[in-house]
Amino acid sequence: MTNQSVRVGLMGMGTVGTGVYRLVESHQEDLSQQTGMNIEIARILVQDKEKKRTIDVESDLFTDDPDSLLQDPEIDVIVEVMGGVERTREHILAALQQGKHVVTANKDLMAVHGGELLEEAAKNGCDLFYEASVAGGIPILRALVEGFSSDRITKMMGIVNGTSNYILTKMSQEGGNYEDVLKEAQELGYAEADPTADMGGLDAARKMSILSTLGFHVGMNLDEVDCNGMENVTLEDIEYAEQLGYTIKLIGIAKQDDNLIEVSVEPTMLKHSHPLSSVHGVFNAVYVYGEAVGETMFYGPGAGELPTANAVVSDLVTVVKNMKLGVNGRGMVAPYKEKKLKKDEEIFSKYFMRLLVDDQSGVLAQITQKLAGYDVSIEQVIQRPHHLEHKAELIIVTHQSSKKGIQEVLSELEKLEHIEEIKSYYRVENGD
Ligand SMILES: NC(=O)C1=CN([C@@H]2O[C@H](COP(=O)(O)OP(=O)(O)OC[C@H]3O[C@@H](n4cnc5c(N)ncnc54)[C@H](OP(=O)(O)O)[C@@H]3O)[C@@H](O)[C@H]2O)C=CC1
Ligand SMILES: N[C@@H](CC=O)C(=O)O
Repeated sequence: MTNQSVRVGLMGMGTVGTGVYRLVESHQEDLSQQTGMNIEIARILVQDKEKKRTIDVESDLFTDDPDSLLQDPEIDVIVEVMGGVERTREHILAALQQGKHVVTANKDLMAVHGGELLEEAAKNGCDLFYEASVAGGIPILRALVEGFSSDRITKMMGIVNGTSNYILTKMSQEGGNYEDVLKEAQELGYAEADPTADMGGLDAARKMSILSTLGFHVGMNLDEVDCNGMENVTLEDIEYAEQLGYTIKLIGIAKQDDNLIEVSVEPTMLKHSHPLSSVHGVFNAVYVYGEAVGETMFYGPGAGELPTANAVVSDLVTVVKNMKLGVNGRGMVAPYKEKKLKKDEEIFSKYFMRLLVDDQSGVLAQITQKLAGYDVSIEQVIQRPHHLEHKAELIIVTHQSSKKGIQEVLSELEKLEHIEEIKSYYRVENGD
């Protein structure tokens, strides 16, 4: 008996689409053994049909007309790897309304319209999977939804953007120049079409919002993620951090204490002993703490052609297995918990600050007194001479302090007569 075919409409043939095509073609035999069906890429949507591709694909497969995939009754599954938000949302809604299953790598879309699209999928008995949207090749979404279904997650911490981690790694290990390293990351296919989303933390914020929705069972909105990028991290900060035993990483943190949630993305100083501090280059890692299981960590490549394609094609395999069993669109659980967000006075961390001050006695006492007014106390302080005459640099690491207290204290310090400049400040995580 010959296997039935599943026909796939591939939207996009860039970095990820090329990987998807390669895997489906080269693993055809394995995929059909696992699913009992032949997976056939029946049509490919691109912008420019004449563009030279890096692999040989029959030219007849290419189209620039989305309807030739969306309206074709013979196409069973849409794999969306073209990016974009509003127009892509419409395409995916149209696909689901036609009863087509959808696999997407698009976190920009899922972070904003995920709730609506998943509802539409359920309404039409369709699968909508998006494993590749968070941490590229790491199967973290399936782990959260299935592997942690009986646990209660209280903390997730992650390096979830490969491009920014690649840049920070090159800066700290080789002293690389920011612009040159970004260009390299773009050439390697890691960066977004608009790389400001990678540098500015927005890409990581989208992923943290997806992780929080699935991990905490609440409908997390993207604008509820407090987001700061890594564009202002300097080689000087990296060197200071190293001297104090820290590494600077762009970290997403999602915590749930007593049903109160905080989610943020920001450049953070991690103690060298912290497991995330040794995640380098394009690698990502997501640390998940479950009340029952305790500490776990998921590690792997966060971007790039084949790692991301592996996540996409694995979703496709699940869709096809579900088709074979006739169970598509079942088993997806919508957020069911009430969401309560922490206020800034309820969010606690240690902080690092680097200040340029007048080099005279009494400055530190003045600063210590100001900090005490906001319940911020000093754990460690280092004073270094500065090349400017009569100036010094003060490096301060605080004890656990509220985010509100730190924000207020920073704006007060700016006003002090003997403080020339607040050079930088970072959240500090020791892993304790
Ligand atoms: N790159 C990565 O490592 C990862 C990417 N992702 C996500 O995967 C998706 C794809 O990323 P990536 O492969 O890097 O993107 P690319 O820019 O490399 O490729 C985009 C593809 O989509 C096509 N395309 C774009 N817009 C349109 C349009 N309006 N109509 C028709 N075709 C269009 C392009 O056509 P043409 O070739 O003719 O220009 C191209 O083939 C994005 O959502 C991204 O965020 C997720 C995880 C990792
Ligand atoms: N630009 C993203 C790609 C994967 O999501 C990244 O660098 O992580």
